[in-house]
Amino acid sequence: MTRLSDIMETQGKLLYSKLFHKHRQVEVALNCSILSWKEIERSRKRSSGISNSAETAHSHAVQVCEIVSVCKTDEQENTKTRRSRTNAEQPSQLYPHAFTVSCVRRTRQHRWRCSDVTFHSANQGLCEQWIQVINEQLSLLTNRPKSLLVYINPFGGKRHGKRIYERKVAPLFGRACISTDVIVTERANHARDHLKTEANLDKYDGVVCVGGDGMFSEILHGLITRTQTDSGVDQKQPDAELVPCSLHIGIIPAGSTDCICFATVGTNDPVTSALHIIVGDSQPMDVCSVHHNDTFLRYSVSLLGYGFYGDVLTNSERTRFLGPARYDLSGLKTFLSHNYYEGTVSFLPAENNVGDPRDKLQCRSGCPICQHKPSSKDVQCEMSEKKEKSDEDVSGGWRAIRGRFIAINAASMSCACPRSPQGLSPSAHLADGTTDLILVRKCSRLDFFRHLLRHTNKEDQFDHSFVEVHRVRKFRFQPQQHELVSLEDLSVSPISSAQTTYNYSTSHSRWSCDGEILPHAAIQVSVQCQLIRLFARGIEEQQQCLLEDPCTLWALEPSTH
Ligand SMILES: CCCCCCCCCCCCC/C=C/[C@@H](O)[C@H](COP(=O)(O)O)NC(=O)CCCCC
Ligand SMILES: Nc1ncnc2c1ncn2[C@@H]1O[C@H](COP(=O)(O)OP(=O)(O)O)[C@@H](O)[C@H]1O
Ligand SMILES: [Ca+2]
Repeated sequence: MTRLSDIMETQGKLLYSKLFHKHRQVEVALNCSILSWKEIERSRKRSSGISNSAETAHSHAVQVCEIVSVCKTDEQENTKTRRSRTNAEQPSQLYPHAFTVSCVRRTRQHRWRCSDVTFHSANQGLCEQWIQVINEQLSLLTNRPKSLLVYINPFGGKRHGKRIYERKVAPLFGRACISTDVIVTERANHARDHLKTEANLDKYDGVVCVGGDGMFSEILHGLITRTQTDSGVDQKQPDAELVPCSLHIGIIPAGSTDCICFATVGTNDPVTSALHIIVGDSQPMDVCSVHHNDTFLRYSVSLLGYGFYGDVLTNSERTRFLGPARYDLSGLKTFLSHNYYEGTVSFLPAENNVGDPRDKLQCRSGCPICQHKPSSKDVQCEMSEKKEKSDEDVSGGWRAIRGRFIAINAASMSCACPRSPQGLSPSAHLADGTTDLILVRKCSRLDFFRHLLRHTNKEDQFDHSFVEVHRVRKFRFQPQQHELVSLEDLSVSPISSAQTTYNYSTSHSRWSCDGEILPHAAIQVSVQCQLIRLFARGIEEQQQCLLEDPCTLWALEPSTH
C-alpha cells in the first residue's frame, strides 16, 4: 500500500501550496490521482524523530476519483467559521479566501457520505487556481455520468421514493453538476414502456431507478428490449445472442426488499447509492432470460423462486397496502402451509473454474472470478471437454433431478438483503455467467425452519441432507403433470405434509422472478453473462475501505450530507 509520506513526496505534483485548514497551516499537494495534505508543524516534528503513527494521524489523502466537487467556499460559511474562533486563532482572518472540496467518506456498514474539506488562503488567485486544476482533473474522469434519466416509483416500499429523491439525492446530483430528467411514474410499467420506445437515450449516460426490485425490473426490461430492438436482435429467440446495454443503471433504494441494491453495494442507503452513481462506478451483472416453450417470459437478475418464495410473493400481493411488512405476514403464512411441489429440474452445470456455491469465496469488489468474462465459445469448448471426460454422460452435460420440493431457487447473485445479510446463496457471483440452483426437498417443518433460520445468520444453509446446490449456466423446470382429479379432490388444499390428495389447480406453485409472478410453471432459463452494468462496484471488503480511505478517519469537517 502507498504510504501517505510517499504520496506527499510523489514526483509530478500538479499543484502544491501552503494553505490553512481548520486554522492550521497545511501543505496541500495534488497529483493526477490523489489530493493530500499534512500539517506543517507536525511534519517538522516528525523529521526530528516523532513516530510514524503521528505522521499518519495528521496526514490526509483523498483519491481524485472520489471527489464529488470543488467550489469557492460560500462567503457566509467562511465568515461564520472565522467568527466562531477566539482571538488566539486570528490567523484565519488573514486568509479570507477559501475553497471547499466535497468528497466521499466511508462510514460503517458500507455506507458512504459526502464530506467537505475547506482550505483557506490569503490569495484569491491561488484558491481559484486550485478550483480550476481540481476541476480539470475531474473532467478527465470520463466514466462519470453528466446526464441521467430518473424514474421514481412514488408507491414503492413505504411510499417515500419521491421525498428520498428530492431531499437526499437531487442535491448531490446538483452539486456534482449532473443534469437530470425526472419522471414520476403514473402506473405500473410506465418506466418500462417509456424506455422501450419513447425515451431519447442518446441524451443520457445512465438511467436511475428510485424504487424496489420490481421497479428495477421495469428499467431492466425497458433497457434490454430497447437495446435489442436498436441492434436488430430478436430477444424472443431462446438462443439469441443478446447485445449488452450501453447505459448504466443506478438504483436508489426505495422499495420493500431492495435486494439488488443491497447485494451490489452492501447497504440500502440512498446517499451511498447516489455517490456511487456520481463517481461513475461500474459493476457488470448477469441476467437470466426466462422462456416457456420457446416463448420469452422475462429477465431476472436476482431470485427466481418456485415453491416457498413464489408462494410468499403470490400471497403478499393481496396485502400490498401493508408495505414491506406484507412479506413478514405472507412469509409466516406460507411457512405454516408447508407446501411442497413435484417436478423435474434439469440443469447444465457450470465449468469448474467458476468455483462452487459452497466454496465460501464471496463476490466482492474487483472479484477475480467475475473479471474473467468467458466468451460463449470458451464455455462451449469447456463443456464439450467435460462431456468427453464423463463416460456416462449422454445428454450434452445436462443432469436431471426429479423430486418433491419445498423450494427451488435460482440465485444469480447472493440475494443478500436486510432480512438475510448473507443472502440465499452467499457465494454466488454478480457477473460470472452462472446462477446457483438451490433445491430444498420435502422435509419436516422443523427442518425447513432450521434451514430458513440459517439465512439470517452465518451458518451454512446448504448443510442439510434435504438441500442441494449446483452452480449452473442453464436450467429447466417441468412441474409434475397430475392426472385429472375428481371434483371432490378439487375442493381440498395443495399438497401439504398433512395431506395426500391433490388440488389440480394448486399442485403447482408459481415462479417469483425478481419479485414479479410468472404466468407459467414450466420454464427454461439461460444466464446471459454481464448483459448490463450498474453504477456500483460490488461490496467492498471492510478492511479495504478503511485502508483506502485514510482521510475519512480523522480529517473532515463536520458538515456531512
Ligand atoms: C425464521 C426467519 C426466516 C427468515 C428468512 C429470510 C430469508 C430472506 C431471503 C430473501 C431473499 C430475497 C430475494 C429478493 C426478492 C425480491 O426481488 C422480492 C421483491 O422485492 P421488492 O420489489 O423490493 O419488494 N422480494 C421478495 O420476494 C420478498 C421475500 C421475503 C421472504 C420472507
Ligand atoms: N406509479 C405506479 N403506480 C402503481 N404501480 C407502479 C407505479 N410505478 C411502478 N409501479 C409498480 O410497482 C411495483 C412495485 O414497485 P417497487 O418499486 O419494486 O416497490 P416494492 O419494493 O414495494 O414492491 C412494480 O411492479 C412496478 O412495476
Ligand atoms: Ca451470477
